[in-house]
Amino acid sequence: MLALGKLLELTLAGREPAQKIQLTVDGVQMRWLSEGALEVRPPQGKDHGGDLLLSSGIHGNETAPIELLDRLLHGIARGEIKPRNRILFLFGNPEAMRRGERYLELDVNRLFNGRHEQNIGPEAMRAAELEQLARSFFSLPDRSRLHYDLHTAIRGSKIEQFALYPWKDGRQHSRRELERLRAAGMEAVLLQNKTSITFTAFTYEQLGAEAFTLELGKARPFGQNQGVDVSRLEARLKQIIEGAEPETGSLDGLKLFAVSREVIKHSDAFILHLPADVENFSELAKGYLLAEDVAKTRWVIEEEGARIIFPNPKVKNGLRAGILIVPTTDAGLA
Ligand SMILES: O=C(O)CCC(=O)N[C@@H](CCC(=O)O)C(=O)O
Ligand SMILES: [Zn+2]
Repeated sequence: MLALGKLLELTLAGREPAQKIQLTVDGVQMRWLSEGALEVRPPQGKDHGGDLLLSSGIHGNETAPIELLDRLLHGIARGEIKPRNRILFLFGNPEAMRRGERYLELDVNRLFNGRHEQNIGPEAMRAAELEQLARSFFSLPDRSRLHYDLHTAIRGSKIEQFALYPWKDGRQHSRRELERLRAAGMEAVLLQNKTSITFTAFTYEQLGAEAFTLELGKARPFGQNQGVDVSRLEARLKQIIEGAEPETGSLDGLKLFAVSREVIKHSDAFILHLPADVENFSELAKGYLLAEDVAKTRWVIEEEGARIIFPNPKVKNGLRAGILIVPTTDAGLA
């Protein structure tokens, strides 16, 4: 296998490859760009015109998605997967990956769309670098742009695999992309309705990509991801890479949700009234007191069919401590 196929090994060892560009026997070019960043180009004359950004390790302890990208890269480097589209592989937070932690000082996935400029330290610099790598990758005209940022969640979930779809004023969510996600095994999609500071919000809002955060199961250490079944996603990614995707044409039971409210933690007095082991997508009854914060702030459930995802009272003040979501329909899709 070509040495550049071992991007994960290089990244975990903190090593730079001696040779930055390598070609497979089929003429696929692999180019190391920076720590945890590798671009793949199809052979000349075999490019179908798509640009696919695959990122993982934005949270260093979310290893199933890292292992998935590692397998795809090995397949390409061995000539078993034959790319017909350009791909950028990114491991988001190498130092956190080496330590097996979500982040060191700052959550990288809260540092996009200008936020890294208001912060200092290695993670702010990394977010700036990731923005630059993505901007440069998606700079070629007249090509389709797709970004999947792969994650696993802190807690268990009543719906195991789901996507979060960013929002931009004046842009409609795409039915075709949701069909593709359904075919990739996603059971639900959360349609955002405001701007955000995540990586996919950046590539969606500023670079014109179709972009999704994919949640694939519960976060576990390297080598312990037998319980995370990414087989459908993996098969679909291979098809996208090889330009050999079958038509789908159906949402096929995909559940759609909209954000009702983001629960923001304002102070150290924030209390979340949920058990520590509550699962994502747990339903909350009307009238339930969800959280309390400084100055008698109270979060009481008013929505019919409300559910909670990503509840986390330990986030830094000013950040999202959970998202209240409600069921929605496909009426607004383009
Ligand atoms: O389990 C959790 O609480 C968080 C899992 C995770 O990392 N989710 C992403 C979602 C990003 C998005 O909103 O698109 C995150 O919180 O960064
Ligand atoms: Zn994550």
